Amino acid sequence: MTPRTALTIAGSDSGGGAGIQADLRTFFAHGVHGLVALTAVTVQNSLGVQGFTEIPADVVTAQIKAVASDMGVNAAKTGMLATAEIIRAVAKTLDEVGPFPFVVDPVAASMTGHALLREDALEAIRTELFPRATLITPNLDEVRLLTGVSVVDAASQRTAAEALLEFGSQWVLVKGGHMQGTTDCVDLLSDGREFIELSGPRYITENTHGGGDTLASAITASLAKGASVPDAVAAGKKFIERCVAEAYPLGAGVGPVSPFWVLNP
Ligand SMILES: Nc1ncnc2c1ncn2[C@@H]1O[C@H](COP(=O)(O)OP(=O)(O)O)[C@@H](O)[C@H]1O
Ligand SMILES: Cc1ncc(COP(=O)(O)OP(=O)(O)O)c(N)n1
Repeated sequence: MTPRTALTIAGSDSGGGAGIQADLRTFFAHGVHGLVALTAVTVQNSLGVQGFTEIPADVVTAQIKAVASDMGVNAAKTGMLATAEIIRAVAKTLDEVGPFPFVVDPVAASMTGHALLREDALEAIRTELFPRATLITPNLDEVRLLTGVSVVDAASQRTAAEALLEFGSQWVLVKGGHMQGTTDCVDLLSDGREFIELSGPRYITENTHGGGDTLASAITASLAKGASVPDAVAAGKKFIERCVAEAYPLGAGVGPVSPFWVLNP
């Protein structure tokens, strides 16, 4: 039987733990066929990002059109988008090939603090992509860059969700992985009417590389299979929890979260 398809519009991680590599293995783990529009090639390993080269915007557009016109897209997500020009091209192209559920992970920097976006690009994500998004999935650093809100507790997490929804997405997931001093990891999902706290144990590990990408692609895979946003996010949270619990060291720095548990569930 032909599987459902999910498209990732994102950068390559030479270390294999984040970016399109994380997305494709997560799609595979969900039984979904992964399609790719590559936006940038990063040079990175467990110690950080040494640099990146972006793909020309017209080539990003051509990749999306090629797979959408021939294979069909059941859901899509964005990760690293690199430049405002690529972001504008993605927005325009999705208008032409959509509609389908669309998840925006507003990747601004790696966890080691290296920029993955050129300077003017975050504003383009906010104005061009958020209004088109079914769901946006910022981490706490991205929340601060986008809204100025510092999330330190449940009340400020809710304030941040409300501020982010003003930019026009249908749903927002404010991820709580970087919240300080909590024994649980609580992500807050909202459409402005419902506020749903997704709580799970915080595992003690240094190895969380690729966590945001893995969560967003797990959600996208479930949306591609027809799940509602709350069901897709709840399933994604369970999936990433197990990936963090089984994360492994690789290299001298931060190791990747692990989807290998799906081979022995
Ligand atoms: N130590 C941890 N234990 C369990 N879950 C975690 C841990 N760190 C992050 N998560 C979960 O992983 C997902 C990614 O979160 P986060 O780290 O906030 O985003 P990002 O990887 O984009 O910085 C969220 O669902 C978060 O709750
Ligand atoms: C090519 C590429 N895309 C995205 C990221 C960031 O991934 P993320 O899941 O947020 O993981 P960390 O950077 O927090 O480990 C990346 N590093 N490279």
